Amino acid sequence: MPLPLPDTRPVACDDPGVYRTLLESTRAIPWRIDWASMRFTYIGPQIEELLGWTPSSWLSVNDWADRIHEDDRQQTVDFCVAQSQKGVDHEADYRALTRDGDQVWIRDVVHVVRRADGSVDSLVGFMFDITARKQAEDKILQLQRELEVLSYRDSLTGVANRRMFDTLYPVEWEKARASGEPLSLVVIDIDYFKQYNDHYGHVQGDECLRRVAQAMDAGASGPQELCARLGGEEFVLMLPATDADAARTVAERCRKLLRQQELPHARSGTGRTVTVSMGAGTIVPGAQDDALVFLDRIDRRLYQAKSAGRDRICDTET
Ligand SMILES: Nc1nc2c(ncn2[C@@H]2O[C@H](COP(=O)(O)OP(=O)(O)OP(=O)(O)O)[C@@H](O)[C@H]2O)c(=O)[nH]1
Repeated sequence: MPLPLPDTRPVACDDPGVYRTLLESTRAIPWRIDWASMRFTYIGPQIEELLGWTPSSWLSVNDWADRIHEDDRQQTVDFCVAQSQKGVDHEADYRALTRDGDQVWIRDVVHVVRRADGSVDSLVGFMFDITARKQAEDKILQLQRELEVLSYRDSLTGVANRRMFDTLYPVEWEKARASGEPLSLVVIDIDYFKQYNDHYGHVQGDECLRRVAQAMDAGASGPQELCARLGGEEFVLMLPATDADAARTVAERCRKLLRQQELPHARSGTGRTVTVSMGAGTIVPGAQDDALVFLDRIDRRLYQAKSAGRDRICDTET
């Protein structure tokens, strides 16, 4: 007959002191509120280390509410009261005020204790210090925002990139269609840039791209205007609520700003400095018009400007 094995299951502990020791040695801060009187009947002594307020200073729920950051207070109190009244367990994140004026992010996890008849007897819960987690989350959000901005910037020149143009062009197109206002595009290409690279080298070529981008960006600096690098040595200006005359003025301003830079180009076929060719056009989009067809038309005008001798703007079909 096999010998009976010893029973190693833990026995229930009937010493309340053990539970108290356990509760008061955790990093989470336990508390209890009597629902009828809205008064604290217990709060763990750890609260003093975290917030600086002694356990005996936590008398009623008003003490709790007063120690919530004012921007979080109303929402937190309203939410917790509503959930408690419904008898629903809940969690709330809020900034608690420390005694010396600092703030700590708290996650309060609340259990609603109900009597046999369903009425609320008390609330018990744990406060967790989640400051480090919140700071990490904030940092991640900030990095995400920075990344978002960077992902719409051309890393070489600092102006908007093709992705930004591709995102905003359909939006501006629809706005122009809805408002009946003219939308203008100017597509820009540096003249004899291959020869520039061949003569001055790629690093200098990159610097030239930056300087051209700066001039174009400065020339189209209105609040709604966008200068984007489409790729290679090609740029686009998107000019919402701009008619053909105003678009030509912007394009001429960009060329003037570039001329003022006097970037030497010993191998240019147009002169001794870097120049650009431009195709420009304006449209009030109708129901039948297509944004990509219009862009293509402006691109063809750019190549007309190239074949007509470069260093010029072409804004009509020839
Ligand atoms: N340095 C540099 N060069 C680039 C970059 N992207 C494209 N290019 C160069 O731009 C030149 C474009 O040459 P082409 O398309 O032949 O045009 P082009 O020499 O400007 O001649 P036209 O447009 O006809 O006046 C090529 O030599 C590419 O290598 C870049 O990011 N940096």
